[in-house]
Amino acid sequence: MVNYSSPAVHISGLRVRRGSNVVIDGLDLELPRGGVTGLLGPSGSGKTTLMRAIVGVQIIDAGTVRVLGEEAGSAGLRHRVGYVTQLSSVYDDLTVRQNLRYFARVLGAPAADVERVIDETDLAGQADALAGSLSGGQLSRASLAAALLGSPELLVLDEPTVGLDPVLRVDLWGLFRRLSEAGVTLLVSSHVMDEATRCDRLLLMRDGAVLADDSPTGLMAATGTTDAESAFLALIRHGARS
Ligand SMILES: Nc1ncnc2c1ncn2[C@@H]1O[C@H](COP(=O)(O)OP(=O)(O)OP(=O)(O)O)[C@@H](O)[C@H]1O
Repeated sequence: MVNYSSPAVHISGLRVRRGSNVVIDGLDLELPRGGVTGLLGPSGSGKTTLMRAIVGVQIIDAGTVRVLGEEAGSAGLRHRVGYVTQLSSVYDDLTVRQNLRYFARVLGAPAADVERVIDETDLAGQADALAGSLSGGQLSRASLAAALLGSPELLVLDEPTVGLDPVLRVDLWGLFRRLSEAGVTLLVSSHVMDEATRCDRLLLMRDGAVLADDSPTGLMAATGTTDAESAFLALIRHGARS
């Protein structure tokens, strides 16, 4: 039975080393269920590392990462967590539909999910096209479609809008909002600060630490700014002074 009283993610004392670098050192974080949380921060600040820890593909040095009430990466979470990395996860030499049928079988997701996710990601027109022939925006949506198989409760999306034109970015954020309204919890990373206002909540990361965890309006009010970029800069300056 799904336990909706547990947070989507609960992290305590997380420490991660990648190569010889300690990337995250003693991070505590709680992500409630529901809504769209934006994970923002400059390149190299640790967003991907944090997401990898949440989906359970990152070896951690210390701490605990609990996801939907279970240990991150546990078998019970296979259907419950969807993850889209920055690299396309589909096979170029298969069509969109063939890719999705394949992933549905691997995941043990219902066969009917294939048409559902094609519909949700607006890929009906490209369903029989080879993935290798898709545009960047279509390819992003195909990877997202694969992550939606099995109806995950938590979707972790690593820079899903990178390289997309403004129209496609708006379309994708519309899809994230629809998924959120259907009850999915989304964690979406970006280093495009203007995407921040589309989120319900923002986590601002720098050097492996969360500098702020607030709503966009709360963050701007707290920093006396009017946009996320200025808020972020104000927080960095504040951090540098204290
Ligand atoms: N495989 C690796 N080996 C060693 N160091 C790594 C490895 N992967 C990442 N790092 C380092 O870990 C730190 C955090 O990287 P991470 O990819 O989590 O940042 P990010 O915020 O997601 O960056 P971006 O926005 O560019 O994707 C960086 O300093 C990076 O150089």
